[in-house]
Amino acid sequence: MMINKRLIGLCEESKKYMILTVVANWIALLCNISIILWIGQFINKLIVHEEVSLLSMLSLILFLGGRFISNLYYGKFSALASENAKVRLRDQIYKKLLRLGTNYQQVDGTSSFVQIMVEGVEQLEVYFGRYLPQFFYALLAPLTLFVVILPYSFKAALILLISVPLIPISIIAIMKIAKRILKNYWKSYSNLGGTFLENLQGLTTLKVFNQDEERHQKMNQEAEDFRIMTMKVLSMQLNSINIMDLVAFGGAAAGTITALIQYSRGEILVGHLLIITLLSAEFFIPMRLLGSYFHIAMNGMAASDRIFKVLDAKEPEEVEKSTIKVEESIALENVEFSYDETRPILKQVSLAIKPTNLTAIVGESGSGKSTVASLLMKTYKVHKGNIKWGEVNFNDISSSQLYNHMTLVSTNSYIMGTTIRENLLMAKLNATDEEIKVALELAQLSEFVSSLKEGLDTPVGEGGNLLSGGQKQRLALARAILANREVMIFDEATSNIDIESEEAIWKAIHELAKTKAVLVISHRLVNVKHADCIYVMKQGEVVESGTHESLYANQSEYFRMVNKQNELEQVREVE
Ligand SMILES: Nc1ncnc2c1ncn2[C@@H]1O[C@H](COP(=O)(O)OP(=O)(O)OP(=O)(O)O)[C@@H](O)[C@H]1O
Repeated sequence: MMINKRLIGLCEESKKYMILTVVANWIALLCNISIILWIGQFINKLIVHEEVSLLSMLSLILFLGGRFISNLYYGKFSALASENAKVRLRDQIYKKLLRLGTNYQQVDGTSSFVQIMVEGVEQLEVYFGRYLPQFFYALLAPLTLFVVILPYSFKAALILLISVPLIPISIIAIMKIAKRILKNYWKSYSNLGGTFLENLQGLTTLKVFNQDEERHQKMNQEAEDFRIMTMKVLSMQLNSINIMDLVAFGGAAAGTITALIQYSRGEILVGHLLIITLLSAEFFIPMRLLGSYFHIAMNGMAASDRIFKVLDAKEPEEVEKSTIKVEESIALENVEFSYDETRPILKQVSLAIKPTNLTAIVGESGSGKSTVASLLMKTYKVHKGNIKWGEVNFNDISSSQLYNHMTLVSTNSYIMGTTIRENLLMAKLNATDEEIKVALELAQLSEFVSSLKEGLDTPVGEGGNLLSGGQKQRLALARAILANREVMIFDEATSNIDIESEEAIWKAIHELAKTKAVLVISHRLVNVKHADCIYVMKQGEVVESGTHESLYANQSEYFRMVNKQNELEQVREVE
């Protein structure tokens, strides 16, 4: 019954605290039983006018104290069991996310991950801290009470013991329905979270297109679906609690009535009747409580399914068979790739990125240029063909080794919500002020940084939203320059930058190409005019390659593109 071995196995340290929780609870029960027995004996003695000894009074104080301390420790161990489990689970999910790396979105959406990490794990608090210890305690307690009541009334003890399993039976009966409802509940919750995050991120765009009202309605509908699901969960829980109460009170009443009959026949004393009546209630409390925890824990179980889905997600294979020789060229050899395995995106692509060279990829939108960059960064795996760095196949090197020698600046390079300095230091932790200054100058950002009151220590806001689009791109560029890798890929890295700054940046990129292997992807053909080799892509294929002069002389695809762009962009002549 919801004893998930895998989940428990993941949280080994919690086991110890769960056992201690059961022990503390059981000692509290023993103290409680002793107190009730004491009261029963006390009544019996009162009737026969017998005196209560001082020792007996002291023992009562001892039992009361024992119960108080055990309850205190019960709370403490229960909290430790759940805290430990939560830390362990979050740690596992976090490490998994790191291993998944840039592939994490292929497993689930961002908001889903946040929900699993925060809410999902939180839902398991009751499972570890309450439900599991209560499960074992609920087996132990009725047996203990059975043994205690047995000497007073065999019949009452037997009736009580037989009635107790009716509670777990009723729980099992509703479990099937509960599972289905909870699965839908989580699905609805996750949909709502995803829509909320997306709407929040795209709020400006929605407002610009006057679509905010429509989205508002859609979100209202999803919120309404979630409300209905929540109500279903609550009513299911309430109904099952009612059933459990019926069994618990009915069972306790049956035990008490049996004892009453025996008392009326003079088979037991009034004190014993009181003991049985008080202990009858105790008989059902643990199972009844287990039932209440059960529903909350069920929610946690549904969350754990999602946690396992993340933990079981296939990780990119990270083999480290070879070491890169940075002075060698990188080559794509007849590479084929598709995102969904149905629509081919790259077809037989071959190209080379050579050290101390500027290599460019140009081509119409959607021709697969950024996909080449993603494959070079090992975000995806090549389906057919090879990518090699010298003789070393990319499949034989880890991403971390690759990232030590290669960096990418793209239109969506992420700016962290810290300061300009911290964003830069991500690339090189021990960068000197001089190195930072040079990187900022090359990226045409130093003037802006000097104009800021807090300079490098200016916060840039979440995702760099306190900066302009161009400033963000320049900061990403400065960061890449500071990283100083042997291979640098610029994918539309200057698309948001004004022409004057752009020219200066392209000068810097050309300068970098004198010592590094630089790959640029740019729509503006004027920027790549002086590249050592330009690859022209069309519908996933490299249709031409060569220098600007040779390609232009070919009068083919590149020629057509240059002329078209010149027509549109008469301000700057390409040829
Ligand atoms: N993550 C993805 N999942 C599925 N399909 C994708 C994904 N990224 C890109 N594609 C598809 O792959 C094709 C090539 O996209 P890619 O971004 O490589 O083109 P591109 O030449 O860089 O285009 P652009 O110049 O507009 O940036 C497109 O048809 C696009 O729809």
